[in-house]
Amino acid sequence: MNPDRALADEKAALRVEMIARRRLLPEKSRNAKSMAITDYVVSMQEVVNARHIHLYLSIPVLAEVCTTVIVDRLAAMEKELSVPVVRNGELVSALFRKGDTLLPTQFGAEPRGVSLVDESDLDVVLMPLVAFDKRGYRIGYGKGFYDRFLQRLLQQNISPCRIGLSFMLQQVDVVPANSWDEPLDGVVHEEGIIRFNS
Ligand SMILES: Nc1nc2c(c(=O)[nH]1)N(C=O)[C@@H](CNc1ccc(C(=O)N[C@@H](CCC(=O)O)C(=O)O)cc1)CN2
Ligand SMILES: Nc1ncnc2c1ncn2[C@@H]1O[C@H](COP(=O)(O)OP(=O)(O)OP(=O)(O)O)[C@@H](O)[C@H]1O
Repeated sequence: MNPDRALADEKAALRVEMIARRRLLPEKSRNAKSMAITDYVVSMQEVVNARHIHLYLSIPVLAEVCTTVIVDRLAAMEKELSVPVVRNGELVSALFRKGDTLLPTQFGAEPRGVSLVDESDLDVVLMPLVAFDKRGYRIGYGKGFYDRFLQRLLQQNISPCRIGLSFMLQQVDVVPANSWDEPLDGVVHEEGIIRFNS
C-alpha cells in the first residue's frame, strides 16, 4: 500500500475510535469538562492579550468541547470574534457577535449574513480536534480545512497562536501525521494547558 494511503487509513481508524470515546462521556461530565476548559482558555496570556480570536461553534452531536460559554466570556472581555465558515471548499473567517442568528449547515452552524473579517487581524485560533499528540499534531474530521486554513495564513505571513480544545481522553502518543499537517502551539484540556515548544 502506498504510504499516504496507509496513513489515511490509520487516521480514519483513530477518528472513529476517538469520536466514539468522546461520545461515551455523559453529557453532564462533558459540560463540566468544557467549563473547566473555558476557565483555562480565558486565563491564557495569549487570549487576555488578544484583540481578535477565531473560534469554532461547537457541534453537540459530535460531542466537541463546548464553546458556548467561551463565546460569552470572550464577548464580556470585549474581544472581536470570528468563526469558521466554508466557502468554495475553503475555511474562511466570518465576524461573529454574541447573539447573532445562526443557521445550520452541513459543516455546523454559521452566522446569518456572513461578513468576512480581515484575517491578518487574527491573534488566536481556538480549534476543534479529534485527537492530538505530545508533539502538538492534531487530526480533525478529515477534510483538511484547518490545515489548509493555517497554511494559507502562513503564506500571507499571518501566524496567530494555534490552540486546540480537547478532552484529555483524546490525547494519544503519536498521531499519524502527513507533510501537510500543521502543528498546534498548545492544547487546553480539562486538567490544564499544554504548550508545545517547537
Ligand atoms: N464545530 C466545528 N466547526 C467547524 C469544524 C469543526 O471541526 N467543528 N470544521 C473543521 O474542519 C469545519 C467544518 N468541518 C466539518 C467537517 C465534518 C463535519 C461532520 O462530520 N458533520 C457531521 C454532521 C454534523 C451535523 O449534522 O451538524 C456529519 O457529517 O456526520 C462537520 C464539520 C469548519 N467548522
Ligand atoms: N495544505 C494542503 N494542501 C492541499 N491539500 C491538503 C492540505 N492540507 C490537507 N489537505 C488535504 O486534506 C485531506 C484531509 O487531511 P487530514 O486527514 O490531515 O485532515 P484533518 O487534519 O483531519 O482535518 P482538519 O484540518 O479539517 O481538521 C487530505 O486528503 C489532504 O489531501
